[in-house]
Amino acid sequence: MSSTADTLTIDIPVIDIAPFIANEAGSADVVRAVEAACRNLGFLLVTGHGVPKDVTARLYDTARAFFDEPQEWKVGQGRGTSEIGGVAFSPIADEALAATMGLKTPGDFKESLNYGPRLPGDAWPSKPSGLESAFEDYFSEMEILAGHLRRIFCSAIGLAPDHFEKEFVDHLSALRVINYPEQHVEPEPGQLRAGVHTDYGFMTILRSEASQGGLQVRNRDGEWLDAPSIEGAYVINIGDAFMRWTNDEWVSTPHRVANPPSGYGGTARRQSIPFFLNPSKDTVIECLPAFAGQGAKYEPITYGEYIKVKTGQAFSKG
Ligand SMILES: O=C(O)CCC(=O)C(=O)O
Ligand SMILES: [Fe+2]
Repeated sequence: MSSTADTLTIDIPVIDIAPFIANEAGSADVVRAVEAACRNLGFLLVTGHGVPKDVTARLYDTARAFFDEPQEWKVGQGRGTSEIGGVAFSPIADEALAATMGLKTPGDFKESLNYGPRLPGDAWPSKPSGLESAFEDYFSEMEILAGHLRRIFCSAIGLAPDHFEKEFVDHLSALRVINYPEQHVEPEPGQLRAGVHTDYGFMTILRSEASQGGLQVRNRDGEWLDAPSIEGAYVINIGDAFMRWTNDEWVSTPHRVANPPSGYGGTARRQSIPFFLNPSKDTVIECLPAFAGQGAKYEPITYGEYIKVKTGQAFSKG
């Protein structure tokens, strides 16, 4: 389970979206390629996205400096829920993502910093300097990229390009930097870096990192596949809310982060940066007419109601 040796590396499509962003010839090919990937696997890699390297590097580096601080200091940081737009720190084993799939496992072997302009957090730590602005600047870049991707989705489905925009005026998106520490002791039975789960929202834009013990994706046949990590490319995956909007035709695929194989423990630190693109609280998730041919599979639900159930499961201590 923890080894990557028994899994295959998938052919996740790598799609250059620059022609779509620039509205050039080739735009329609981008849309078709994205649609095919979202229907088949629910995962793709994008290049030509326009996110500046230095904004990404600054967030990666400042967050790393935070994670390098002693545990005793870190656990006192970002633990409240008092400030909207503050930061929240989640220490090792705080969250067990597999609980969202009804599985009982030890907490995930990871720690994370979490931020969203409309999400609760606490005061930003006094060090490292520049942490808050690094999060804000990267968040703004993700909003721009998410806008391009939403328009690609609309184009694929035959919707007006701005179809979803009103749902994202007050969006509840979350930016998270995750540190998967070196594993000097064997993890507990059933403990992974991140347990199997699907993401909850519209889509996730992930800055992955190649390492021993990385992202794995379960395809529609139930096989676990190692997701490739390409420097400078973003991994995009569909979330549950969008899967419901499409009546399950676009797939929110289960994924997990494997442990490094024994022996790699001390050299296998990994840091990833997911941006969870979530609609506003009152957005009604309801089968889109284009997918309603055989009847809607799910009752409409607001995003606020859906997310409450999922986060309650992931952080429950029962
Ligand atoms: O770290 C990764 O590569 C993926 C993390 C993830 O799937 C999540 O936090 O939802
Ligand atoms: Fe995920």
